[in-house]
Amino acid sequence: MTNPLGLEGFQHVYSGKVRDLYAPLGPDGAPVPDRLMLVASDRISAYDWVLDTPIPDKGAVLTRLSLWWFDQLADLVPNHVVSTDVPAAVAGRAVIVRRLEMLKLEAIARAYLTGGGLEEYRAKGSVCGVPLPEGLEDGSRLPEPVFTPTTKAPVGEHDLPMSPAEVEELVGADVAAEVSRLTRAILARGNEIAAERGILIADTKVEFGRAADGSGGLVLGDEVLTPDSSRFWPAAAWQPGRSQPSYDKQFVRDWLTSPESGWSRSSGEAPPPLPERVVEQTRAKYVEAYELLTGETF
Ligand SMILES: C[C@H](c1ccccc1)n1cc(-c2ncnc(N)c2C#N)cn1
Repeated sequence: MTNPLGLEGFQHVYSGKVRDLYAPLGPDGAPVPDRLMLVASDRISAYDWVLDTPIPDKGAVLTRLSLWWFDQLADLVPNHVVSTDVPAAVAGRAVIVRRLEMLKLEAIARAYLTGGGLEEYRAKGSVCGVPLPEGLEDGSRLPEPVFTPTTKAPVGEHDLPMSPAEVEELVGADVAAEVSRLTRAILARGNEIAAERGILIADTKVEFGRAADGSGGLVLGDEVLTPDSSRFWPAAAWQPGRSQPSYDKQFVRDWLTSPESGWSRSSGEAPPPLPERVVEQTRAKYVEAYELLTGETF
């Protein structure tokens, strides 16, 4: 398996759109059984494309934000974080984690109605089998966070909504109930903290696993409550009844859909490189979100 970052002592396991997974190697050259390393890149995705232009420090900012959220949520749920003792090449944007048996579902909760949840609501008056009040619009706040899990689709395919029965069939009734409870509680806690700081978290995707030896309960894996795993909206601009501006990606979206980019979403062609000003504006939004939420300086 190639080692894209040339990390001595690590085996490349998987590359997602914006993050990569590595296995630490032991002195015998074999992967250490119960450890992985998650590496956050500076890559950014928009309109289902991974853009050519990196956003400097995005990986480091989102790693630090996720670590901060794991601490804020530690009373709610244990997590997989072991340490930030990582190679210099990825210092600040990588985390050593416990290797878990990951549940094969995307645990999504929604506090505001938009995107796929809005489409389903408009068709059925419910999302993932949960009836919702009438008259909700794009961006409406939901009475309480709703659990809207999906499958983990193979690369290149779309995740599909799962009904409560399908989740129970996959993981059993007790684990299904706990995943729903925890996912909704994580989003509720996230919004309690974020709303005071001018950010609305419309929805979020988390991943749970269990210890490989089957001991203990659910462990929160992956990243948590970052702008990559969640929709971040500026609270001051919230206006139900229209598409909400993205806290972190609006500069990218606006430029890509402007005549200046020369690009069309319907072209099927890859987006052009971003101008430096859009890169800098976007970097600044990630840093701003981190500093507002954590009270720390990046
Ligand atoms: C999709 C996601 C991913 C994250 C980062 C980069 C690429 C993929 N992923 C996470 C695991 C995983 N497997 C076992 N134990 C764990 N603690 C984790 C975690 N987190 C497998 N895939």
